[in-house]
Amino acid sequence: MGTQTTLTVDSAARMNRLGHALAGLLRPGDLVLLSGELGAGKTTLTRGLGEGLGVRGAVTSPTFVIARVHPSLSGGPALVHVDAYRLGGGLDEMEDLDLDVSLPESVVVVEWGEGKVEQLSEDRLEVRIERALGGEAAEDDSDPRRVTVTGLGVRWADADLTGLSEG
Ligand SMILES: Nc1ncnc2c1ncn2[C@@H]1O[C@H](COP(=O)(O)OP(=O)(O)OP(=O)(O)O)[C@@H](O)[C@H]1O
Ligand SMILES: [Mg+2]
Repeated sequence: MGTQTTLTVDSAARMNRLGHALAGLLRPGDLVLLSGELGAGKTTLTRGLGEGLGVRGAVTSPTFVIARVHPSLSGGPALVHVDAYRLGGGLDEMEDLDLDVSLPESVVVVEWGEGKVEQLSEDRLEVRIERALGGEAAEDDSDPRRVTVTGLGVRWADADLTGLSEG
């Protein structure tokens, strides 16, 4: 059971704005899984999400680390940004990372190599990003993505995702 919405996101700037909108839905303890091929826009979305949460530090690709903690600047939840490509054994391994943060008090965003994260929270928001044009070049500079947001578990059962398509 879940709730789902699909939107078309025309530009990186709009992807950033979608991150802001998503941040408005998130609470401490939430898990967000981002899937999509290389360069799909997972980090771009996470950057907007971090801005929306009001956390310290710009979100970048976590190249040399498995996870990066961005503490809140405003007493809200920290953002824990995880690169699942480097997380071999699934989310359980996160307990062993010795992050200086409480996961139940944080928002955890995982850039997810599909099938890499085996043990998942039942309550999670899955965001799937796909190139909307396949291999074709756009006529203008836009490079649209199709974004499908799915809320799973009781946490998201009654959530209203329709607001994500505005703005
Ligand atoms: N509609 C769009 N949405 C998101 N990003 C876009 C869009 N159009 C163009 N871009 C560009 O595509 C790139 C997306 O890169 P990003 O690092 O966010 O992808 P990623 O999914 O995190 O990749 P990786 O798998 O390497 O982590 C950026 O350079 C961004 O400016
Ligand atoms: Mg990335």
